[in-house]
Amino acid sequence: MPLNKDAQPALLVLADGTAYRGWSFGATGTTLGEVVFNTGMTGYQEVLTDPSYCGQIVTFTYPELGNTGVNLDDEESDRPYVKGAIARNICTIPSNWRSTESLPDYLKRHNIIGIYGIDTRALTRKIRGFGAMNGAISTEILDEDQLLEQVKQAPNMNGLNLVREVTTASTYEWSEATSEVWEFNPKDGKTNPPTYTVVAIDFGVKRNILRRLASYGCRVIVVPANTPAAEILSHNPDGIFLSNGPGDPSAVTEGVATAKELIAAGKPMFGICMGHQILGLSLGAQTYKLKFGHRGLNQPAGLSQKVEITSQNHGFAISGDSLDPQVEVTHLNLNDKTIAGLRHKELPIFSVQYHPEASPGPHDADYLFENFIKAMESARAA
Ligand SMILES: NC(=O)CC[C@H](N)C(=O)O
Repeated sequence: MPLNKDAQPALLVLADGTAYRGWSFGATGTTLGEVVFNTGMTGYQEVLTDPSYCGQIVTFTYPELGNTGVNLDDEESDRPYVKGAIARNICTIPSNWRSTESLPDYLKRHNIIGIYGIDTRALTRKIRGFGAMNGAISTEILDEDQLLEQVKQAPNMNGLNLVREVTTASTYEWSEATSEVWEFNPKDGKTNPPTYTVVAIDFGVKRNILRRLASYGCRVIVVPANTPAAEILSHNPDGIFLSNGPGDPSAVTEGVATAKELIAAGKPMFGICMGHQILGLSLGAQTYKLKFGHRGLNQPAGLSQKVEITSQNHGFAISGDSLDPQVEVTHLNLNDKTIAGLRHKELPIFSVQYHPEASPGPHDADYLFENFIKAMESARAA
């Protein structure tokens, strides 16, 4: 029996024809996307609102979603960007002092379809075995063959530029730092007025990245992804930040071209996830699609001796074969030895495939923001 009063029978079909039946939560209708899985035990609201998940239907392996409801502070952007949510079970009566709404009501309000009652362990094993594939959730097409026909209409993630769907329409300034109650590193900059000007190129930026930059004493100017290099440099930034974002990085040709021009300007540059891939591409590397990607909060990254436990969410990676000799690998994902961090040997440019801003996830890698500040400090002194 369904838990929520407005649940409807729902069907999930994958591109290989596998079908799973459950109940709906949130909106009803039909939705298509790439089905991926996230293994985090917390942070469903941050995942749902991370623009990097645009175009994807996310399977949550944590067995029950919605226990702490949703709240205004945990939004990583202006709305949820996932194409759908898949859960083993849901909670309809949240219990948390910060909660302002239940997860099913929130998803319904934002017109996002969820399905629960699914054997998410079997589904995850399926995706691990075959790789991430397209799928559909529907409450209106309950015939498996008919829904499979719809799945064939879903775009292929390979070669897909989704940045245009999520980037800011116009330039804005961000000044909000991590709030005092949540600040875990009290020795952060918190200089007022801010010490450094950073231009952040928005490929689908998460708010907590902007907060961490502000906490470290940066005045952040967020610009649309297609902003020309000359306009970015006209803000006279101390450093340039390249954000996370959805889709295939190799399709974001305008971003790669801009990054190339910015590299030539010699300013400190820092990239996270999509930003890391775009920096890599602009330094001559190539990217490729991983079988099922890394999405979770306990991905180990490092080279030797020191390991960081990191928050990750990506389906593409930089290929080691194609790296410019000027660039060195600073981190590997220690589960599968894929490249997780890069640094230019001569220029103040570095990037990571993971999420040092957490939200959700561990804070092991927060020092990278400090490294960016140090790079800007040295560039000013020079
Ligand atoms: N979080 C991100 O920035 C993801 C980058 C890219 N869309 C990928 O899937 O690899």
